Amino acid sequence: MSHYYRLVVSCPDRVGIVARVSSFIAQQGGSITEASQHSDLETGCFFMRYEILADSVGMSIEALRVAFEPVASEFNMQWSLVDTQKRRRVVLMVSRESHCLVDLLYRWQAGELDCDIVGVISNHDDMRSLTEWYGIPYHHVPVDPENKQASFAKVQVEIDNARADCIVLARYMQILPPELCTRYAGRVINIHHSFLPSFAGAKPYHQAYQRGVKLIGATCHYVTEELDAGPIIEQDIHRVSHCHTPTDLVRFGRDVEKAVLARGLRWHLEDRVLVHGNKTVVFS
Ligand SMILES: Nc1nc2c(c(=O)[nH]1)N[C@@H](CN(C=O)c1ccc(C(=O)N[C@@H](CCC(=O)O)C(=O)O)cc1)CN2
Repeated sequence: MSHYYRLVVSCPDRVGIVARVSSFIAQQGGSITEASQHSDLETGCFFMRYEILADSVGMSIEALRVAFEPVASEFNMQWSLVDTQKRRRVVLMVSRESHCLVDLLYRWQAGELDCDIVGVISNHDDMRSLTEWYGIPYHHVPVDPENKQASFAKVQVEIDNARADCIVLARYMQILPPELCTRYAGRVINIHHSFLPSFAGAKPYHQAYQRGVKLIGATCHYVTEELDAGPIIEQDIHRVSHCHTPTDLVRFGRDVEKAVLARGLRWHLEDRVLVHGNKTVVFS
């Protein structure tokens, strides 16, 4: 697999950003293999994502960061410059529904997800054998309804011991406390089993069935303190009818959830998702 340096930028929009950044890269001998940009005319914000062949740049990524700093300052940029060879460390969290966990583990082993899955945390022990078959550490952290603070303190210990860059709630059915939402802001991804903002919260398929909807869906979003209200990364839908039962909706929904979560995680790992307020810019 080729080796890239990946530059992601957000800054106040003005003329000359693309010219300045692309000429900077050219001055370093850099070959840009992928370039994406977006101007949000409503907010006056500019977003950019460049992939640069690492071997084309005659310096280390540390040196390139130092060299880019004056350009970033000139345009008041928020930016990151990463080496794609440095794989992200991902922790998965699950409860009793296995389909998203199984799907992500398969895709990871098949090489679809460029990351290291370094642990699975669950409030139940059901997924231990499946996880350990993949050679991944499993951490059973029950959630005590009478002392959730202590339970989630243990979750935090496991996440930090794993040195996780990203945490994926793969149908983890506990609400993360504000402390964890703050600590891991922008790094926790959830799959909600409805087409948000419809049917947030628990049992969305049963809510959808009672409402008589003709479309169900799934939403991959960043986790925030407010339940199922974080910036949306990816969504998809499936058509249903009056013939279908709640069990049918759950079965159809599982396929949508798996696909949506996998796309959302892959885009996050590839730095294709830029958060802008409570929305996202996705360079998919
Ligand atoms: N802080 C956040 N935590 C979580 C979010 C989020 O957006 N912010 N998303 C949920 C996922 N979720 C739906 O996708 C969800 C999970 C759990 C519940 C819920 O009511 N849980 C109950 C306990 C249920 C049980 O014990 O089986 C609770 O936590 O009291 C609603 C929606 C993941 N976490």
